[in-house]
Amino acid sequence: MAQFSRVSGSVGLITLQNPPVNALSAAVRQGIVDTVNKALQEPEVKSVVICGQNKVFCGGADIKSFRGVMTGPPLIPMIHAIEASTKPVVAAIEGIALGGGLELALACHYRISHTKARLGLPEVTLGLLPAAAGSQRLPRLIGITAALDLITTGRHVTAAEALQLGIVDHVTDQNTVDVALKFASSVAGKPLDARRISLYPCPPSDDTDALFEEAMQRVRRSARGAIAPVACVQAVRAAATLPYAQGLEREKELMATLFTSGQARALQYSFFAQRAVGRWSMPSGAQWDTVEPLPVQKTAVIGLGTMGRGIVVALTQAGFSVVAVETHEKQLTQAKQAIEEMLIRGAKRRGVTPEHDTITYSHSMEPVANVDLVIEAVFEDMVLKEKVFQQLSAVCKPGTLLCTNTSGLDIDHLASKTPNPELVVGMHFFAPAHVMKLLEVVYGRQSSPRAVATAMQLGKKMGKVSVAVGNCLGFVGNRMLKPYMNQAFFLLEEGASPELVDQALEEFGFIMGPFRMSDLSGIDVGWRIRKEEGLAVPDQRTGQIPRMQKGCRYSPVGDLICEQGRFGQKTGQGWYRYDKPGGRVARPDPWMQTFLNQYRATHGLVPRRIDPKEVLERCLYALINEGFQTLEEGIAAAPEDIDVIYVFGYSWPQHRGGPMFYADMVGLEKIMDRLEHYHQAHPDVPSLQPCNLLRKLVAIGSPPIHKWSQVMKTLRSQL
Ligand SMILES: CCC[C@H](O)CC(=O)SCCNC(=O)CCNC(=O)[C@H](O)C(C)(C)COP(=O)([O-])OP(=O)([O-])OC[C@H]1O[C@@H](n2cnc3c(N)ncnc32)[C@H](O)[C@@H]1OP(=O)([O-])[O-]
Repeated sequence: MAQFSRVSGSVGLITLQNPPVNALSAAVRQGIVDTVNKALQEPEVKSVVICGQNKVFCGGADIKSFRGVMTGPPLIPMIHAIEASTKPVVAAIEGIALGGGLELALACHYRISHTKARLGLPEVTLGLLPAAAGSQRLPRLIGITAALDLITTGRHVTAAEALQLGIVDHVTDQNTVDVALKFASSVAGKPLDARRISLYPCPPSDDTDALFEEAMQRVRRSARGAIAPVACVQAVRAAATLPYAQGLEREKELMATLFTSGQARALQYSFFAQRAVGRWSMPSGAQWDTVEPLPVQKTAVIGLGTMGRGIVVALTQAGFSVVAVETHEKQLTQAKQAIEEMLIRGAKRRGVTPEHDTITYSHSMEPVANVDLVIEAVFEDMVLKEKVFQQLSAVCKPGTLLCTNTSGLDIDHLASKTPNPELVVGMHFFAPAHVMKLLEVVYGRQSSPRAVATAMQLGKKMGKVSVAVGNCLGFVGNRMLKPYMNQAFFLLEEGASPELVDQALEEFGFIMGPFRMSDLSGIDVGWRIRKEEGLAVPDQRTGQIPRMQKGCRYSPVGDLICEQGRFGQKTGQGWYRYDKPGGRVARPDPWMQTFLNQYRATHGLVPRRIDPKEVLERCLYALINEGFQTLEEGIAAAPEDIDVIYVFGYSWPQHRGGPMFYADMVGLEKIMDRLEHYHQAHPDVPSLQPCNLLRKLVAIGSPPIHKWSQVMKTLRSQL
């Protein structure tokens, strides 16, 4: 809806009303059409201001409505009518002007913004382009290079940057609507042609072809197969090379292709999934809207290795005071320096002053006594963590929340070592912890809902996408990674090379395939865990690590290359070779080919040609199957939880939604058939056997992803 009122006799004020972000729903568009007509028809009205209710200008088109049939007046004619208005129209921008919201503002003759407002054309992040003439107007207003940057990245700009770029005419820290009303009065009756952006020529550039060629290459490099950024470049190119009306036609054509693409569906699903994970629930029925988080101001981080340092930075940047504890003096000094540097770099990037004063460094636990929440981030070793938890239990004030940063250790076990297991939760950060957006909040059997609510809120304040998950080996993310990695190892045994496997998965859209990723994170990490689990241990009789363990196929290739001291990038050799230890550029290593040939010969394995399709199916479907298993067990509460974890923690391409969304797109029946096919060929790999939930979903006709929760409820109630 939109409300019309007349202010000071001669200014028509149109207020968009659709909380929370005044999205341009059919009713809002109708409201704008009606109120603009009214303003034009009323002779007393000499100029117009458009603003949004509750100090929010407009969040753009109503994304929810994209799923259904479009009703109401279309956006483009509405926007053109505003620009064509004979009375000046001023946009009073508070809060946000995003997507269609900014396009609406660009149709106005003047734009006045509050200092705290953010503006942008983020359509690309939803698999779309600014198709209400934004791709044609913005380059005309601010030039091709700046428009390309904004439209292809979708980044939001501050009011100050918007002013500098020329997107807004004036910035104020006063009441924006009042300033706009006054301004609108002052421009009543002035000629408007020079204010109509669609009439502007696109500012020329020295070499348009080269500029677009370079932009296209840059976009293709970072898009990982996403089509919207490419279409955005094409649309801006149309603005630069065609008359406005033809450019608009091109924008429409490109949008039509994007709008119906699976990628747009996936990205819009991902947008809502990110918000859905905030509405967490626990098997007990406790959930986000019924539980009050504990108040947290003072925090502590124990252990200042790579993870601990990142966590200190993230907490400090979020405004918490932090006691940073490291028992080794030398490590403490190094950590202090590294943290200060990270804070300075971060502050520079964000254009603020670094916050060092809120950190207290200590080599003893004493200053932890009065904090509200502790995050233990010592080495991934249960005995060590137990010791730290016992110390914390002795030193912390009653009611302190104890969190452990672990990528998979048993939260219940650790909680059992404290007198208050209800105050223990897992917090699985991803490295680097101050950069990566994902946080798995892991509740144990006894974790209280308040403890979970507090950890989830803390994550939110740290700018993380936090997902609450149940406790099991590897939680959700790493647990699903295991069958994926196993398939990658098995494929090597059967004839693939690390390059072949990586390439197939990188072409799918992962930033790195499993072997390049393993070289980066250190192959020895998994090796140590497997040794602790008793897997990477030679049989006393044969001297070889068995290829069958606990009745399942096991591949020791990763263990064997670690035995050669090849730990990945840090040693300069791993699945690939690097020019030096710490080198970044992975090159195929002939040594690996020889090693794999010998390995296969030793075990009587006849190599065969493996095609990328098999790589994708085996790695991804095994991972998806494990995802269904976590849903079945209630470790993940909903498919959105898994998808958000994979997109934000494991570089699953966002334009493919996430593993569970992808399964829905591929078709559950196909996934099940292919898993059965591979399981028949590899009966010693149980993770290829379709799990119950997947079978059940297929049996009832493969309902779409938003209906799975209902099936899961029924399935759980039958158990
Ligand atoms: C021809 C068309 C061309 C046009 O160019 C296309 C577009 O404009 S494409 C659009 C281009 N625009 C964009 O891409 C902007 C997308 N939006 C955002 O980036 C953030 O929501 C925003 C920054 C606005 C607020 O962040 P925040 O303060 O952290 O708050 P929050 O994020 O939690 O959101 C609160 C609630 O509002 C909901 N909702 C929000 N926006 C929309 C929407 N447009 N629609 C519907 N709903 C929307 C959101 O789902 C959530 O609902 P719930 O049920 O409570 O979970």
